[in-house]
Amino acid sequence: MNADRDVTAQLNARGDVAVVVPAAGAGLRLGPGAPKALRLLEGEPLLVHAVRRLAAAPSVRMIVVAAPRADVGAVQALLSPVAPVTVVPGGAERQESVAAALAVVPDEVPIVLVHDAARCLTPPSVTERVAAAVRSGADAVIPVLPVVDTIKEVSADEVVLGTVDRSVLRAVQTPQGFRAAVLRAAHEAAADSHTDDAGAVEKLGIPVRCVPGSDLALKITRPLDLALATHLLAMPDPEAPAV
Ligand SMILES: Nc1ccn([C@@H]2O[C@H](COP(=O)(O)OP(=O)(O)OP(=O)(O)O)[C@@H](O)[C@H]2O)c(=O)n1
Ligand SMILES: C[C@](O)(CO)[C@H](O)COP(=O)(O)O
Repeated sequence: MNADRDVTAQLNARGDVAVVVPAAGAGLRLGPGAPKALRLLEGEPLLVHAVRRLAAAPSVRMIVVAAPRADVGAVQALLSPVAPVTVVPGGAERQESVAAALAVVPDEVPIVLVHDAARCLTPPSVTERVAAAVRSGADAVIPVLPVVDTIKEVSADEVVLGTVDRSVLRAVQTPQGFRAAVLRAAHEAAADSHTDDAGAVEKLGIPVRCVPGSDLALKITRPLDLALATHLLAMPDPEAPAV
């Protein structure tokens, strides 16, 4: 499907959120194989799991996926039965993939979330929480978890320099949410690389608000994460409304 035409596809016409999904990474830490977003978890690509959960969030109006350049057509075909999505070619770095997808989000969408395909089990409740925090006035919002390990600062030769106060540290997840104009300004201003989009916003001096993340939003990075995700897949969203 043509990307310009497809960008008008809407999930929920009343939603006010576009989600940009960087999915173009190789997944080197997962070991040899297909690009990470296309690796299988219980028979379905990680990207399918991720998009299905995003599409289930009522706030989401549109989803734009940045796929590996060679796989754009295949990803469009893969996702069409799951949800209406726009697929664009990603870049060599995560932030280039985010920028490529952000470029096709129409100006009239007020809130943009950036969500790693690799965090494919993130429940819709987290997406809704992040979107709600932006809607209620925050320029930038990140889902976080407390740090559970003791953290040491070390020298280049692995000698401990000290113990960091973990009570002021947070492990950061996605989706990260932004007022659309703020995310665009941060990406345009970003002179050097950043590992997450909130990092680029911080460099503009704009406050970034934290909301609770989820254990289900783990990033599949190493083979152990994939094994863990296989078990987590059977777990219900603990925040889903009871039926
Ligand atoms: N050039 C890139 C690199 C990463 N990503 C995406 O950014 C997210 C977070 O990246 P990470 O989990 O670190 O994935 P990889 O870069 O693929 O992992 P690795 O460093 O092990 O190769 C993933 O959904 C990944 O597909 C992307 O869209 N474009
Ligand atoms: C954006 C991110 O998911 C926040 O934790 C993470 O930084 C992306 O992974 P990377 O390994 O830093 O590319």
